Amino acid sequence: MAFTSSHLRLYFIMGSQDCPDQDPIDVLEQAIAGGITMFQFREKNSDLTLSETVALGRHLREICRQHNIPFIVNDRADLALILDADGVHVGQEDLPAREVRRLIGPDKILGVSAENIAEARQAIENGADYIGVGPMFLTSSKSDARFPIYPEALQAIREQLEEPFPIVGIGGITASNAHKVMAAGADGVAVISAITKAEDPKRAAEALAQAVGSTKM
Ligand SMILES: C=C1C=NC(C(F)(F)F)=NC1=N
Ligand SMILES: [Mg+2]
Repeated sequence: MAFTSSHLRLYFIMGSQDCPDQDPIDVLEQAIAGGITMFQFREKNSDLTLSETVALGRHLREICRQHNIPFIVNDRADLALILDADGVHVGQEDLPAREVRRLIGPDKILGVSAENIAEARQAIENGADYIGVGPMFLTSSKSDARFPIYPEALQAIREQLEEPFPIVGIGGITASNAHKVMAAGADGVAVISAITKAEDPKRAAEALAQAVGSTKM
């Protein structure tokens, strides 16, 4: 899958732990219908076994393939290869980005979390295709999230990078604050609960796509 920064516009992240009362498969289908542009499968503190994780991943992977949506796996490069994912996302305490790039090869998408310009530069140096910057605001989806760094931190990275580079903001983003992340220079927003906790995930994705789209840079 050829990656461009436009894929980051509405980046939906979900695992079974985010859908205690619904079927993750239904939620993904509704999110795609609502206009998400990229998907990350992120099993975290999940009560699925690894074999159940592979089975769910295969199903979600096929749905993304049908709709030509990039399918990214969080943390686990082995799971990404097993699922023939389009890429992997790793944080600063996960498998080293340089090693993951060597494992997945040059044609898969590599995303890396960054909180500041040093981590951003390091990620680019290690072969990242995009960086995820956050947490933008208080988040309920990441139990070990650090303090919010707010859109100003994303703007500082954007201003210090020598070249344009794909940046997605993440952390507590909703349809009402997404414009702040875009105005700070993000190519898009990554969300979990804004969609998984919505009464109507399709409508929630549409509202987010509208909020992001309305602040075209
Ligand atoms: C911790 C994370 C930070 N950023 C991102 C993304 F939005 F994809 F960049 N995904 C994560 N799992
Ligand atoms: Mg991680």
